[in-house]
Amino acid sequence: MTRPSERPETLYEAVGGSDVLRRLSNTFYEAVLADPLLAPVFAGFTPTHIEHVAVWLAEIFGGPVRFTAELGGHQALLRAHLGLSITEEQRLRWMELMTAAVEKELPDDELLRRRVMEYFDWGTKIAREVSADPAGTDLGDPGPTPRWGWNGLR
Ligand code: HEM
Repeated sequence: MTRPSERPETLYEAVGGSDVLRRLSNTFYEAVLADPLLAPVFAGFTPTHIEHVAVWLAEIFGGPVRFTAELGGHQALLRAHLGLSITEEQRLRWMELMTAAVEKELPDDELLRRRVMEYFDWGTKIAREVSADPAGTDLGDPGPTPRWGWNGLR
């Protein structure tokens, strides 16, 4: 399947670019920090987190490759989750809060929202898997930052 007609080539363009991803990240973490199940996981939260997640999402969705160029790339992203021992209950709450943030901040395009949520489902499963290993675990070379498009993982 190719890109659906009358839509931009990348999900990055379709969501409306970096400003929209920053708003998405901001809305999401406001909810996370107010959530009794997730707030303790994010005890070490700093405001830069919001920007870093927006930069990661921009790259994943086919926008600027700044996370790789400036923030340590795929390996740094995985390493950030080591030792967190994320439970399935926490992962599902994360998804629930992200669904609400997507509904608030992203364009009203059902296919776009579905593709974005499919990425989050995939990504949170990996985050959970990695989080079972202790901090400092050598992850080897995870390869380049993945890309997620209209057909899922590219
Ligand atoms: C697709 C899913 C996910 C993405 C894209 C993502 C993205 C990120 C990024 C970019 C960072 C680094 C932030 C920075 O440099 O400040 C990070 C750190 C972190 N993530 Fe995630 N994450 C995901 C899933 C999860 C889940 C499911 C949880 C827990 C329920 C989680 C908990 C954390 C925590 C606690 C940190 C901070 C670790 C530290 O203290 O440095 N993440 N995440």
